[in-house]
Parts: sequence; structure tokens; C-alpha cells
Amino acid sequence: MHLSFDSFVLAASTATLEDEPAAREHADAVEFRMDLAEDPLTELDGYDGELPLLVTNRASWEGGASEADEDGRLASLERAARYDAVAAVDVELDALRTKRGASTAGRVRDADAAVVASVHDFEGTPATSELRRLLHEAARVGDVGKVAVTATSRDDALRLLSATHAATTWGDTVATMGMGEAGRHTRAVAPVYGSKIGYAPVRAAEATAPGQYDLASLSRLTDSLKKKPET
Ligand SMILES: O=C1C[C@@](O)(C(=O)O)C[C@@H](O)[C@@H]1O
Repeated sequence: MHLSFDSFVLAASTATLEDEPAAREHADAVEFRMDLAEDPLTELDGYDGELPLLVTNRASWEGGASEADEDGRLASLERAARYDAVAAVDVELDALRTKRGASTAGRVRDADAAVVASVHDFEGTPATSELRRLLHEAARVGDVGKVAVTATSRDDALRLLSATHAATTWGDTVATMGMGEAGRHTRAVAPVYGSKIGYAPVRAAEATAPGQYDLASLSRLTDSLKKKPET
């Protein structure tokens, strides 16, 4: 399956593909968190859903739950990329800076899947210059450059939106989101400034990051902001 990041993609984040039927009504894709799944490759084997998959196998050094060593973790992503349903693979920017990670990106693309190069900051929001630099570097090595930061103030949220707008204006394909309470509204608003992916759990209690809206809520918010105001 194919996913275009030319326009906003709403991904239902989940630890199990059993959520796909419930996600269909609102989501454009499923983000399958392989690191949170019991037996991810067996789930991929049995997947017969309609939504394309974006697979993530988040490293423990990037806030995820993968317990595999780096080679095994990336090898699982390469295997996942070969499933027809897998349209995109998330690879951390820090991994992509290594030879092993860059080779994973090559294999993912050989399997006709897109690479989402990701950066997470669970502590705060980097300085504006660093934010812009990270977005540009991630967008250069990935088909989408994704930066998720922890916003602790309105100022952080505004800087994130502004960096998203700047990156989009100079032609980078990026996705951004503010984690935490102060960042929550950026999830609804960032697509207006060019962000191309949003993440939300089907059920609020199963959030995969702090400050996420549930899927139906984020879908309603992004849809209504997408509509042109009536004149
Ligand atoms: O990288 C991201 C973004 C995210 O952390 C969020 O803040 O919505 C949720 C994760 O599941 C996903 O892999």
C-alpha cells in the first residue's frame, strides 16, 4: 500500500493491529508500534486491514520499549517494510546518522516504503535554531522529517509551529507535534502550518505519547481546521 505525505496523514497509533477496524472511520493510516506489541511480525503476517501501515520500533534510547539490540531492532524494521501493507517506516534520526541505520533506510526504500526520520525530545523544546536544523536534517534523510518535542509553555508551542511553517515554506516535508499539556493544541493546529502526520490512539487511555488527543477528537479538530471558512 502507498501513503502520500503531500497532504496531512492522520495515523492511529497502536500496539496492536486489532485496532485497525476501529481506526478506519477516522484514520488515514495505522502507526503500528512494534516495540509495544507482543509479537509484531506475526501480527503483520495476519494483517488484512484496509489502512496502510506506518511501522515504528522505537528504541529504548529514544523513549521506546524495544529491547532488541540495535542490529535486531533495525532488522525487524527491514522485515516489516517488505509487507505490502507497510507504506512507511519510522527510523530515528540518530540511527540514520549511523552506517547501519542508513542501510536500513535504503532497504526500506527498496521495498517501496517511505522513511519517516524522527527526533524526540522528552525533556523540552530545543532552541529555535536547533529545531529548524533538526527538521531540515530529518527531512533531508527521510521522506518526512518528524520532530516531537515536549512543550512546557505557549512560547514553546509557538516556536514549534513557526519552525514547522518555515520548514514547509522552504520545501521540506515535515511532521511536528508538541508533547505534554502545553503542546496538546499544536497537534490540532500544526497541520495548518504544514505538518504532514498526526498521531492519536483509538482510545484516550492507550496514548503512545503525553498530551495526545484520542483519534476521533483529533480527526474532528484537524478536519474542521482544514475547511475553508465560509465567506
Ligand atoms: O513519534 C511519534 C509521535 C508521538 O510521540 C506523539 O507525540 O504523538 C507518538 C508516537 O507513537 C510516534 O511514534
